[in-house]
Amino acid sequence: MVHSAVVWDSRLALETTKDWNGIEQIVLRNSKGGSVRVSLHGGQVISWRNERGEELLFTSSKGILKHPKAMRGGIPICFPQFGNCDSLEQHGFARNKIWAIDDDPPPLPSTDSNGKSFVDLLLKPSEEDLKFWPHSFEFRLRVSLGMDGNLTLISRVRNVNWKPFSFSFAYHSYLSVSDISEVRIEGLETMDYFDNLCKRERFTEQGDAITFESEIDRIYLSSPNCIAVLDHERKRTFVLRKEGLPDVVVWNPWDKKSKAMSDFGDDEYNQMVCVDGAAIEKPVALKPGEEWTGRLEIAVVPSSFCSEDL
Ligand SMILES: O=P(O)(O)OC[C@H]1O[C@H](O)[C@H](O)[C@@H](O)[C@@H]1O
Repeated sequence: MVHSAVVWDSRLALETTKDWNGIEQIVLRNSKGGSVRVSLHGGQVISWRNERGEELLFTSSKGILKHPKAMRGGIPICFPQFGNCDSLEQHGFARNKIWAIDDDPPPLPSTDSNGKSFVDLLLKPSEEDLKFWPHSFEFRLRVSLGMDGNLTLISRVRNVNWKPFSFSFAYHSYLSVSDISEVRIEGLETMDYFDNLCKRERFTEQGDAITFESEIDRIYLSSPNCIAVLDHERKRTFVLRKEGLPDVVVWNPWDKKSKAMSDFGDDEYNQMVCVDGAAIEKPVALKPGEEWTGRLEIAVVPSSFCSEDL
């Protein structure tokens, strides 16, 4: 069901539309003019705009959603794996499935509802999915837009099987930036990381911040729960706060790799950076009946925001 804050007319707060494949999209709005667009394809947030109508997430100009492939950009949900570790498709099947609107989700704390516009989605495995990943689960996703313009994603995965299973997970968040050379990520100093460009070898971050001069594809392990992505040119900072998500993926494909990807526009690698809240190094293990929650909140603040405020 789609909900909105009682403080203003709920009929204005949401809208459902269909994309060119006939797949439903839900638009959440707040009273200040901010909006979030969510596709039932993958439960993927495909747009997040501030009160001035500026897009905060990157989507590739060539990344038109061609069902069943996820759109390049927004926030694809990587589940039940991140990467391509076993026989499952890269980053798991959740991003390529059609999710349902969940009319009767189990309650969340009132702080996750009050003053927010939100939608609850649900994914259950199909017979086909069970052939590749034989575990019955219910995946509930709440996407919400606060009055402050913050975007929050809350994932709840429940084991409804009779045997345990484990999975890895990421909110693969494509943040829109002015120019990748203007970007600096703070909060990951001294952290260990797996370098996907060096066969997942483990290294320790030496710099006092991450900056970009070539492709970066890393998984920072057991990182702090607050990360800042500073965009000097736009004079704004994305602040990511995460819970239940120990790891952080940082990815920019740079020139050569993005050119090899048919759904990346020329030089568009410049305009994005993926900074994901994730659970990868230690897969989440669930016994029958158990539930896991992974929460990511993204705020945008002026660049005068100081990393010591983290
Ligand atoms: O092309 P995709 O399957 O969406 O993956 C895009 C990227 O996702 C992650 O960041 C991986 O670490 C990268 O190695 C991969 O290239």
